[in-house]
Amino acid sequence: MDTESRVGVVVVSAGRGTRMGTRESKQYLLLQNKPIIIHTLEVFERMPLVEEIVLVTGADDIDRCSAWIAEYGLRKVLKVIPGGRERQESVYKGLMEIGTEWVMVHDGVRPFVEPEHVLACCRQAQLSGAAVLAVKVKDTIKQVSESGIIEATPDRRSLWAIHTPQAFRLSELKKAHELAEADGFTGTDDSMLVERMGVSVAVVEGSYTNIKITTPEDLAYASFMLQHKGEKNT
Ligand SMILES: Nc1ccn([C@@H]2O[C@H](COP(=O)(O)OP(=O)(O)OP(=O)(O)O)[C@@H](O)[C@H]2O)c(=O)n1
Ligand SMILES: C[C@](O)(CO)[C@H](O)COP(=O)(O)O
Repeated sequence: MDTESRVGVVVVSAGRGTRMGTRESKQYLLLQNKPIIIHTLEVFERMPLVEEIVLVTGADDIDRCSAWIAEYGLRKVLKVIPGGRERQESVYKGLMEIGTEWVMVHDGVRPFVEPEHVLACCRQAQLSGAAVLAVKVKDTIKQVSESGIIEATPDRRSLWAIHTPQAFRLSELKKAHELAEADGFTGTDDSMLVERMGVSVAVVEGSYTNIKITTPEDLAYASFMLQHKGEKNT
């Protein structure tokens, strides 16, 4: 197996950011004067492993995203295309534009992913078939009924919070999406679609800083993180 083969990346950025509650979609908010989506794309642009990037965005955002890509010199972003109503549909549309054997899917609102973790996730997928970045949960997790009563306390040692990127063989992920579509199944991540085909997906330990910017308090943390990164690099 050629573990050095380069990969394509689908960055999904077509969500509305309803939980953030801002007029502007959260992925286009500025952090240190730069749109969050550009911070995310820059991580992958700088990685030699990455051959091509497809950015999936809102139909009305294609022009401004394309302008930013030119402005920030993101040469690996080969296509900017419109997404769908659900994340799953946006991912599938992105997959249709990828030309590499291996693909990683990443949320546009996870700008703090560490390149070394991206590399580890991709290498693991190329070794064992499929892999996702994740962290061990820190809290005790309860399963709670609709009426608010605790039903179960799963053993925390087996619980992980799943992040992106998630890495797969392109043909397998496409097949998983097509099967899910045919069955009317919607998952909250890509791994779920592959898991339901009986494929083993490996978990690669990432970092707690790989947050998905989702709600307003995440922005304060994101600003802090960027400042901290800037200080480290000076
Ligand atoms: N139809 C959709 C929905 C989501 N996403 C993307 O999937 C990633 C993870 O989704 P999430 O954080 O849930 O984003 P939103 O759907 O925008 O947020 P919300 O659920 O609060 O509306 C984001 O980068 C988002 O832009 C997408 O490309 N297409
Ligand atoms: C894919 C994901 O980021 C893994 O944590 C997450 O599941 C996206 O979920 P959301 O429902 O779009 O927030």
